[in-house]
Amino acid sequence: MIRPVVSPLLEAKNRVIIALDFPSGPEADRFLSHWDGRDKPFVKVGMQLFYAAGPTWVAKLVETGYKVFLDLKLHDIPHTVAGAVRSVASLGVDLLTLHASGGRRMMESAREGLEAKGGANRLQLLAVTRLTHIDQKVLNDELEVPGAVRDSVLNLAHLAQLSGMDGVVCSGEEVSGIKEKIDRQLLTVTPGIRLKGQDPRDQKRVMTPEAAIQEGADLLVVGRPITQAPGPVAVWEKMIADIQETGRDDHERAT
Ligand SMILES: O=c1ccn([C@@H]2O[C@H](COP(=O)(O)O)[C@@H](O)[C@H]2O)c(=O)[nH]1
Repeated sequence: MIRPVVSPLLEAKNRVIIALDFPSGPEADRFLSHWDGRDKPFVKVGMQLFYAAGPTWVAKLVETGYKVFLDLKLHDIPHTVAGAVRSVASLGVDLLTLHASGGRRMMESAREGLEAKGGANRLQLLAVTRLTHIDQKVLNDELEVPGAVRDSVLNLAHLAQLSGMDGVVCSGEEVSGIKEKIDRQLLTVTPGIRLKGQDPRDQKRVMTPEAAIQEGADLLVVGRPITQAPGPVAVWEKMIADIQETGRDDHERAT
C-alpha cells in the first residue's frame, strides 16, 4: 500500500538543513541575517557552535521560529545518554543525534529518557551510522571493522530501527538500501552533500543534492556548500527548487 506521510519536516523548504558550523552565536546570527524577510531555513547546530553558544542560544533560535537539528552525536553509557536526552528535550529542538555504535541499550535508554519527558515532545532521535568521512579503507584498516561500508551502515541502521530510533544519519550511497531492506518509514538524513564538481574536502561518501533525493533521502544536511558560498540564500533556494522538481515533495512512501 502507498501511504502519504504528512510531516512538516518533509515539506521541500525543510528538506535542506543548513549546518551552522560557526565559532560563535554572533557569527551564526550574522549568517542567518541573509534570510531576513524570508522563510526561515531549517538549521543544524553541531558541537562547535553548541559548545561556544550554549543551550540558551539554541533555545532562543527555537523561540524565534527556527526548526533546529541539534547534532551532538551522543555516545556514552545508557544512564548518561538518557539524562542528556532529557536535558535536550527541554530546549524544544526537532532532531537530536546519537551514535548507533553505542549499542541497543544506549539507544533504548535515549528513547526512555525522552518518553519520561512526556509524549507531547516533538523531538525525534536520529542514530548516526558510519560518519560520511569514513571510507572502505578507514573502516577496514583503522577501525578494524571487516566488510563493506554499505553493509556496516545497513547493520547499524537495522539496530537503530530495532532500538526505537526515528531515523538514521547515513550517506546518499546507503539510503535506498535502508529504505528497501530495513524500513521505509525510517527517516534518512544525509550529509556529505556536494554540488556537481565541488571539492569534497574531508568528506568521502558524497553525493549531489539531486542524486541524494533521487536515492530516497528525506532530509539533506548541507554545510560549506551553502555557508561558504558568496550567495548562500541563492544556493539554498536552488536546492529547494530542485527538490520540488523531483516531484517527491509530498513524499509518498510504501508501507
Ligand atoms: O556522518 C556525518 C554526520 C554528520 N555530519 C555533519 O554534517 C555537516 C556537513 O558539513 P559539510 O560542510 O557540508 O561537509 C557537518 O556539520 C558535520 O558535522 C557529517 O558531515 N557526516
